[in-house]
Amino acid sequence: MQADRWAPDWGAVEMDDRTPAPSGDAERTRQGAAVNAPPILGNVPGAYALGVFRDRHPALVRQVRDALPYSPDRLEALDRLLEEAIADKMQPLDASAHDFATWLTWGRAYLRGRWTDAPFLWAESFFYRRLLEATGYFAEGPWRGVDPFEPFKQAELTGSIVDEELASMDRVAALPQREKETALLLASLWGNRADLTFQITGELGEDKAADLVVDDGELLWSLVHDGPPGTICVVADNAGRELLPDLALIDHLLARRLATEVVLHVKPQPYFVSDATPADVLAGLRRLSGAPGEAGKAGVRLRQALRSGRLVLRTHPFACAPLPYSDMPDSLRDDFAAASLTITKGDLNYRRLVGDRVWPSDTPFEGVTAYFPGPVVALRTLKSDVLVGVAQEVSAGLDATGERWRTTGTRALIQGRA
Ligand SMILES: O=P(O)(O)OC[C@@]1(O)O[C@H](CO)[C@@H](O)[C@@H]1O
Repeated sequence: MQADRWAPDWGAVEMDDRTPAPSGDAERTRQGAAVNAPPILGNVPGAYALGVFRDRHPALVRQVRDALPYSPDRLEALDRLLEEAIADKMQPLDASAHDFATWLTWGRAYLRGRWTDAPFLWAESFFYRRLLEATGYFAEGPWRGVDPFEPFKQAELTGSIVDEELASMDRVAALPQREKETALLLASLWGNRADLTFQITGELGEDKAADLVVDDGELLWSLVHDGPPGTICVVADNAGRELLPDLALIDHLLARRLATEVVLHVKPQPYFVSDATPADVLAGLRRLSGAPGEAGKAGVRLRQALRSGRLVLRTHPFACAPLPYSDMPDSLRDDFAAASLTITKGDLNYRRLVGDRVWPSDTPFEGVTAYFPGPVVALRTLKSDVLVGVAQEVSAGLDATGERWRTTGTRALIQGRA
């Protein structure tokens, strides 16, 4: 096996050594795909990404500041980050950070520049790393390991909406097999709208459009049902109201022996506010197993599946890297290569799967994911501009409605390839 390429140990690196940022790998690995779409940036007037940097990041720092009783040094660090976000001026991590050199490797050309001039995926990811630095998540001291987003996640998980959603599992369990599977899949898909980053600025669209812009649901179930059961990887996105239906789907795959094992990939550290970590999986399982009816039974089965090794939790560090999956290290690639199906959840995973680039919407999904080492299906509500595999007439028709259908989570897709 080759050494991992994504975080080489370059040792001490001078800040003014401006070698190019890692942008070439995607081009090298995507055989046959259009390879010249530029990365999405935040410095385009009116662009969705610009709003994320201008509005959402400052609002988030303020909310994090107020959510926990941080000590004066932490409050000062958060205030400095807030100033940076407002001034659109990025600073590197402190040189003592354990991953200082890694971030230089990933993008020294962007550091000390403007947040909005760096690729959107890169800069957002770095912002979340800087937020953890400000709260002292990796530092020695009392705030080490304290999830700054935990109060938000906790509030969501204990809400009464979750009680209703869990109760609906009784109705789903009584459905005939095919309808049950459709219901589980759609619950997992639309669960992706419950994304706390969106709730920060209240940007979620009001109406859930019934139609999907791409629906490869049949393909997904044929990959599950046809052929002997194998390992299924689920690359999770958000905790709470998204993770619960994901767990219900996973329980179905395991309980019906449609998968020999499920590998659930979650983030090793807090990220993008609501992204699921192992602690969030445990909180979700507690919520499930404490519920009455079918939800409770599923929770008990899933806890048992963790003990028996049929449900495996994976926290690969690449999950928080600012890079597309085309740059994934062999240690992660091997996981996906061994799976009979990988299901990726959410908008950010989609951006990383197809590349966060200004693709024409009719760019073939098969082409941009040709590097992926096995069958893959993305479940995503549309919450940022990137989109592939949709005919120009369809995207132009939706554009003509004037609806902000690409970014408000009102539309969704199930998109995959065998
Ligand atoms: O991956 P998720 O949870 O579906 O969505 C995350 C996300 O909507 O949050 C960002 C804004 O902070 C978007 O750019 C991004 O794609």
